Amino acid sequence: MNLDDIRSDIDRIDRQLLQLLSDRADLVHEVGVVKKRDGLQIYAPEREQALLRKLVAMNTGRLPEKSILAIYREIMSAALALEDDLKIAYLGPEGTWTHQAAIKKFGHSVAYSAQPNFSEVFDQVSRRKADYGVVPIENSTEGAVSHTLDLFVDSQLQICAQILMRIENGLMASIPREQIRTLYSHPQVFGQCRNWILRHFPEADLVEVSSTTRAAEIAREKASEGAAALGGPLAAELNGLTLLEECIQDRATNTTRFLVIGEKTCPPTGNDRTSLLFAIHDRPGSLVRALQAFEHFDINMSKIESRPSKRKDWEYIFYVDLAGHCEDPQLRESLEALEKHCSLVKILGSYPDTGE
Ligand SMILES: O=C(O)C(=O)C[C@]1(C(=O)O)C=C[C@@H](O)C=C1
Repeated sequence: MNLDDIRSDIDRIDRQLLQLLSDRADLVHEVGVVKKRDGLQIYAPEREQALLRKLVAMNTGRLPEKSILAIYREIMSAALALEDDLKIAYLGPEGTWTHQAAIKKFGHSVAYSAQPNFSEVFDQVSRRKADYGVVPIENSTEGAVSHTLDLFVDSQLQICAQILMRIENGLMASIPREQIRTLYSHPQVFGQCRNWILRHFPEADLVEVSSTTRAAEIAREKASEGAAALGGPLAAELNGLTLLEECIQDRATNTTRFLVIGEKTCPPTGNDRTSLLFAIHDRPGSLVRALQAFEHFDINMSKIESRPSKRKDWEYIFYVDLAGHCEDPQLRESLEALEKHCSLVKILGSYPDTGE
């Protein structure tokens, strides 16, 4: 076969693909009409999860799983945009890791709205100026993002999905390495690169800023003062900076877990995670008894954090993640048992326990 023949076969298949995609779009439009009529959520993470799992299992061709997932991410992104003018709020400016996580989840067809801090992301969704928000919750090297945890206390928003994203930070500047005097970045990124900084820039001043993209902007603006930034390659590219060194995080597998927040949580998928917060009575053994509620019903607790309650000194709020969905009978029973030992229990949401 010659190249022209192969290409004309590809053209024929593309025509068929386009026709099939248009047919799919017609059906998606109908789904949108039904959802609006019945007051259902446009974004359906449980359906996306089931669809992706089925497609990956069905695939017997040459395309790797990663490519199937990427292609379908964009097909479903187009679908979301057809069903409604979806807007996703994230910690900006453009190019932050949170922005990249949001795109990983919602694709390129929906609208995005950059916010200056995490509270604004919550606020935009609460005031319905955005449909969903994306916020980081924890990093595998540096741990919890405490500000996000704190925001859940007074918010009515629910978690509806999670995004796992490998974070590979780099050193970026528009000046040579020898001229660097000050490093700018988000505090989480400084924590993820602590050993590298001590080894390579023990004398540098570290300045915390609101995001990695903001750090890159400052590295561009203050180059003559010896400024450089730590962050992702997209932030470097958007600010015309050179990546002087890549993958500087202390652990190669450095991963951040982000949450999608919205008005409603997600229905069960069979592989779910539930996040909640609770406060205990100030009595001996309260915490042990609270946690025994999970053990008693054979519920696996994958994480626990504590934060000051900010209402009374030395009073804490505990955040836990459990395997299962809050509609599962066993998990429901364990939550009823938990309530007996707590002055406050608040379910933050149940959502698919996957990174896709
Ligand atoms: O099935 C739905 O609920 C749809 O809205 C369609 C669709 C899709 O393209 O398959 C799009 C977005 C949803 O998040 C899930 C699935």
